Amino acid sequence: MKIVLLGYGKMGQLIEKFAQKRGHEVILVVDQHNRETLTAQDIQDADVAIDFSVPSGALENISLCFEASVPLVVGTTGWYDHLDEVKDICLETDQSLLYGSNFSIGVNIFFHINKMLAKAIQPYHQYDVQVEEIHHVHKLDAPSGTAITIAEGILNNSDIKQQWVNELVDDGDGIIPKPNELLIESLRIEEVPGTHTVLYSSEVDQIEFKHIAHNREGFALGAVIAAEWLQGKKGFYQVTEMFDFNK
Ligand SMILES: NC(=O)C1=CN([C@@H]2O[C@H](COP(=O)(O)OP(=O)(O)OC[C@H]3O[C@@H](n4cnc5c(N)ncnc54)[C@H](OP(=O)(O)O)[C@@H]3O)[C@@H](O)[C@H]2O)C=CC1
Ligand SMILES: O=C(O)C1=N[C@H](C(=O)O)C[C@H](O)C1
Repeated sequence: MKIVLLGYGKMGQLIEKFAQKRGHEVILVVDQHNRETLTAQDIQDADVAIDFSVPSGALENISLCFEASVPLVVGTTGWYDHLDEVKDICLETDQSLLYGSNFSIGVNIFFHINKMLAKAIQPYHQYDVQVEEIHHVHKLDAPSGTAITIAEGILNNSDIKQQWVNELVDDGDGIIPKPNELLIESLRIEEVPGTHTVLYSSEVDQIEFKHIAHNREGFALGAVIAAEWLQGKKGFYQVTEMFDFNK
C-alpha cells in the first residue's frame, strides 16, 4: 500500500516503522508544518491515509481525505462528538473510513470482555462501577477515547448508569457522580502509554479489570493492520468490526 501519514509524532513515526516492515510505502508525512498547504491533490495517489494527529485537526483531515477519495484510518481521539455527522457524510459520498479509540488487540479483547462483565453484573445492584484511565502528561484530550469506548460498553449493559461524567483528577473538580452517572477518572502521569481499569465495588468486595499498555507498539501495528483490512471496502467502520471474538 502507498500510505499518507497525517500526524508524524509518537504514533505516526511508529506506524511508519511497522508499515515498512510489512512491505508498505509511506509516500508522504504530514505534521503542523506542512498541513496548512496540503491539498487533496497531494494525497490522491495514496491507497490509504492514517491519521494520528490532534483532536482539533481530525475533522479537517477527514474532509481532505473524502475530497481526495482516499480511504482513511483515524486513530486520533477527542473528536467523537462529531461521529454521527462524519458517518453521514462518509456514507452519502461513498467514502471509506475506519476509526478506533484503540487499535491494540489486547484492548479490543478488553472491550469485548468489558461488555460481558457488565452484562454479568447487571442484576447485582450492590455493585457500583467506575472507570479509571492513566496517560502521559502530553495527552490533549480527556477522557481518553479508550475510556469512552469502555464506558459505552458499560452503559449499554447497565440498568442504572445512563451517561458518563469525567473528572480530571489533578484539576480537583471533585465530581461526585449521581447514581445514574458513570464516573471516568482521568489521571495524567509522566510518560504512561495508557492504562485503563474498570472497578466494580460493593460493601463486601471489589472486582478490578485492567489493561496496561507497556508501550505504543500494539496501537501502531493495529493501525497498519486496520489500513490493510480497509482496502477494497466502502463504508464507515469501527476497529471492533475487524475482530470476531465469538468464534
Ligand atoms: N487509536 C489508538 O490506538 C491510539 C490513538 N492515539 C491518538 O492519536 C493521536 C496522536 O497521538 P501521538 O502520536 O501520541 O501525538 P503526538 O503529539 O506525538 O503527535 C501528533 C502529531 O500530529 C501533528 N499535527 C498537529 N496538527 C496536525 C494537523 N492538523 N494535521 C496533521 N498533523 C497534525 C503534530 O505535528 P507537530 O509535531 O508539527 O506539532 C505531530 O506530528 C492522539 O489523538 C491520541 O489520543 C494514540 C495512541 C493510540
Ligand atoms: O493519547 C494517547 O497516548 C492514547 N490515546 C488513545 C486514547 O485516547 O484512548 C489510545 C491510547 O490509550 C493512547
